[in-house]
Amino acid sequence: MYDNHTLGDLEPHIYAVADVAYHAMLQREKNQCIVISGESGSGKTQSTNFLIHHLTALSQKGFASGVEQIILGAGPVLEAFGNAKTAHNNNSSRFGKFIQVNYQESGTVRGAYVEKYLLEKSRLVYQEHNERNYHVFYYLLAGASEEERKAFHLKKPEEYHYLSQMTKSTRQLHWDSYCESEPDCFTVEGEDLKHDFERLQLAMEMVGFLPATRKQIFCLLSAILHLGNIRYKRKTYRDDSIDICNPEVLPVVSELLEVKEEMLFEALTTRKTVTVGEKLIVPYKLAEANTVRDSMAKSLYSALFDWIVFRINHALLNVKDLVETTKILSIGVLDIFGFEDYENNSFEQFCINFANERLQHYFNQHIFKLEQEEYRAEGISWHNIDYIDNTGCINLISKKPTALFHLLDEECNFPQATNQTLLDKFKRQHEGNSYIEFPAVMEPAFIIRHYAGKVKYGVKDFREKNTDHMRPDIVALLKSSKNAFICSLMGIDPSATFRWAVLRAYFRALVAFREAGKRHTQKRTGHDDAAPCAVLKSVDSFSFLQHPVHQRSLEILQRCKEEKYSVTRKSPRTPLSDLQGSNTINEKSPRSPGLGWNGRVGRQSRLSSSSSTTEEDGIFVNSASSKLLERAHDILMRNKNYKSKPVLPKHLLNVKSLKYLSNLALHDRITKSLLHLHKKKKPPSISAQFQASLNKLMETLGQSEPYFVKCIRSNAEKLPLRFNDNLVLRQLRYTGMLETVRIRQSGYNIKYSFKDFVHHFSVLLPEGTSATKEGIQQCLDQLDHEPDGYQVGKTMVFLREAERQRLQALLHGEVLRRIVTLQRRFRARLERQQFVRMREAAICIQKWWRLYRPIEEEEEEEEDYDPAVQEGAALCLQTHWRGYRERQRFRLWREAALVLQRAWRSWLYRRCTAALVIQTAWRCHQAREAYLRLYAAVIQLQAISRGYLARQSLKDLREQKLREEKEQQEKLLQLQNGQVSLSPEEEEEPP
Ligand SMILES: Nc1ncnc2c1ncn2[C@@H]1O[C@H](COP(=O)(O)OP(=O)(O)OP(=O)(O)O)[C@@H](O)[C@H]1O
Repeated sequence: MYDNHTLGDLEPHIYAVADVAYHAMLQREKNQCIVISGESGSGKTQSTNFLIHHLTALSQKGFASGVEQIILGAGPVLEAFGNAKTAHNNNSSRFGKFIQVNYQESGTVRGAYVEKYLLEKSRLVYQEHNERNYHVFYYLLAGASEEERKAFHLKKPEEYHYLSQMTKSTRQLHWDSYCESEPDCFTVEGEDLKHDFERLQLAMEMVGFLPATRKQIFCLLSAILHLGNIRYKRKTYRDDSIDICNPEVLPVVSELLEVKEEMLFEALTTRKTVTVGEKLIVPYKLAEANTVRDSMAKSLYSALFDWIVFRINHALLNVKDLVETTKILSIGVLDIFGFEDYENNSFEQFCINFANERLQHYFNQHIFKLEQEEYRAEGISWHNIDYIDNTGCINLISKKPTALFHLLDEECNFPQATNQTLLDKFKRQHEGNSYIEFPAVMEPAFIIRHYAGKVKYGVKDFREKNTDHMRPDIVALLKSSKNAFICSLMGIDPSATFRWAVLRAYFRALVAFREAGKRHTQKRTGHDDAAPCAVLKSVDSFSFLQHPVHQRSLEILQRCKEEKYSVTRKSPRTPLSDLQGSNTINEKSPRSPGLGWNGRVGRQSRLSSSSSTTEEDGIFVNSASSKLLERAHDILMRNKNYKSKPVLPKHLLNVKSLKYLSNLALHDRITKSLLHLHKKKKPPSISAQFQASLNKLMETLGQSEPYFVKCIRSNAEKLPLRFNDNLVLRQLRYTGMLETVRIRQSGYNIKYSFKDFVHHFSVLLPEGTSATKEGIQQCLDQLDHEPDGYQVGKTMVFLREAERQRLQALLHGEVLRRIVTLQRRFRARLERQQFVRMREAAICIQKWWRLYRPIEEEEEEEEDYDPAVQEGAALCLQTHWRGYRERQRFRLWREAALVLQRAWRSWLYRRCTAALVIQTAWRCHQAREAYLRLYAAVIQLQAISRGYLARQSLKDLREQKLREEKEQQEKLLQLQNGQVSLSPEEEEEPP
């Protein structure tokens, strides 16, 4: 619909925004960002989903590639874990997110990065009336198979304290009687929880969570729910020490978390402190114990959410991001929690509304402040448009040193301080500030005048929520878990955790191999009392088929198969996966969860500590997916041509990528700091970290070209097709939309530097127009335009949108006119050429005709008209004409032949040269070979002759020696016989 139309021509559409941002990014090579804002329930998340879907669709050629599928799959996963039903919205995002889609220069998606902001943790342990906990709990409880229910010890939602607080009579209700109360909103109208669970599993698979990892996650969720069911009681009336009312829950939690039951009991009921070198164990008071339990649950869930975001980011990471330093083009989409004003507002609403204030400020800056300042600086005539500037409110909340956040941090550092002293401090410091009020009645609350209206915040739990740290005893307990997944959640540095995991896996593999070896020898020697099949199975599990590469490819295989079973379903809440059309996998899995590949109940359904330790993070071999592997084996063995490719799957962790991602999320240490209690330095408060992440967000937005999408809630009753005029008008007013429309109408939103203007409209301007104020002013005056449609500043030309469109239309018309003129000239030239050739031919014919005519006339005088003569003349004409055509053809042929000859000769020349080079090289090679052979022969000959000579001389020497010995013996014999006598010299010298 928007093809060949500029934004603004037609009705606004979210796809058009995505389209404009995408093309602007490619044309201007600049990062773009789309900021979506609005009240809770106004449609920000839906718009984000539409945008992301369209942004990925724009870049892909056909079927969604891996990274696009992961981007699309990430939405439902994040929504399941981070969204919940609230009073304003059945699918309210309880965290903020900034999705940055990275592109290659060609415009194809290269990767993405998801940044999350402040998950609302308090929702996990407490929900207001008519609200719900995070969706994933309800999905799990409704969708888990019988096998899984048993393995995870799942109950009904109403049997969990953390899920059953939104009962009708919730405010009067005591925990002891919660089971008898009537639940009123475990399901939302039109919701199919079972189907949602299946879809969640599929989305998790799409983003690379293996079945074993999914199981770990669900197991942890169940542990959190059971943890919430732990109830305390005082041991005696006089004593402060406490006990657990329902100790039967402890073994379940300890089994699910794989920690020792005694340690869990100790951590939940007592505190260990060290005073003057002595370790003290102090029992918790009743209220403290409840806080510790809830804090443990919240921190576990928050760590899990962070881990999920981290793993999604890892799957979305492009290998090139790690090595390349080249600039990436990107489009960021910001979907942050909407402005909130509930009956009871607390610390979370305070942070959320502060984030909205910052975004509104960013919007004001771009639309009003910077714009009007530029007009002033350029010296153009302009009547200022007033807008609601919220700088004062932002300063009140965050400006150092006396802003509310800083006072809150100060009070968190005083052990004696309370929330009441905090409120007193607020009063003392800001009494008289127009942005803050205090209720007349003695109510522990304060009221902030936000840009969107006044909101009353209760100070209850402000300090606790700002420093919501988990106790070191609890951290130590969870770190002692045998389950590597739980340990990894508690790890501060993912790369360090990964290194440990590798080390642990190495030693486990070593031990396993040794054991296998021992059993094998025992078997051979006949002492086979141990179960050999277990060994065989464990050895088998190291087979090449079970490498994650194959697991991944088989998962893809399975998905391709499952595409046939597409299921469409209408729901009032339509998450991303439902909007993906044919490009994404939006299918209902034919196998029920817990079933193996062949439909049989999978072994993996059983929970075992041994399997969980080897299955951590999906890094290592995964015995839980053995059914999948059996199936893999079948498929691969059937395909005889199968060759394993040495390609590693993208989602495999490595230290480099982990470090890269941890650095990216360095500012967001909210969960980590909760666990990081042993360091001397105090971790930053939640508000400080939230401000840091908002500052980083503003920095990112500042480096991009922004687009603003303002969502408007049409009614407060969550009803379709209902339009509440007053509600809509209120939103239009406070978001500054009316002023925005005015500034867009009367402002000059199109700006060109003089140089750019002359370059862009050079076709319309007279030749030699200089890029100066006077030159441009003169040209624009000549162009006969509306005088208030444009203004020429000191360095820039300012145009209204209507004026730009008029100029653009003129430019378009002029360019078209010139194109037509050029076409006309070319056509005339071609026609003329043809005409000249024809005329030459005619002249030639005439010449020959005239030569022929006198002869004919002479003959005519001699004899009367003869048809044979006419025929001869025609033949003559034809002959000449053919001759002329043949000559033309001959010329063409000759030229072609010449070109061919030239090419042939050059080819021959090149071939000859190549042959000569080869011959020379070959001869050189042969000569060298011959020389080497000769040289070797000479050396051999020399060696032989030297050997011969040496042997000869040795022989001579030996013969001479023998001769001498013989002579001596003969002489001796003669001497003995007296045949000879010794000479006087010989007598002196004995022989
Ligand atoms: N374009 C749309 N078409 C149909 N329904 C929509 C659309 N946008 C929003 N809705 C309806 O409004 C509900 C609220 O939308 P959404 O969850 O996007 O609000 P939100 O602004 O993100 O709220 P929050 O800030 O609480 O997360 C959706 O569940 C859906 O029912």
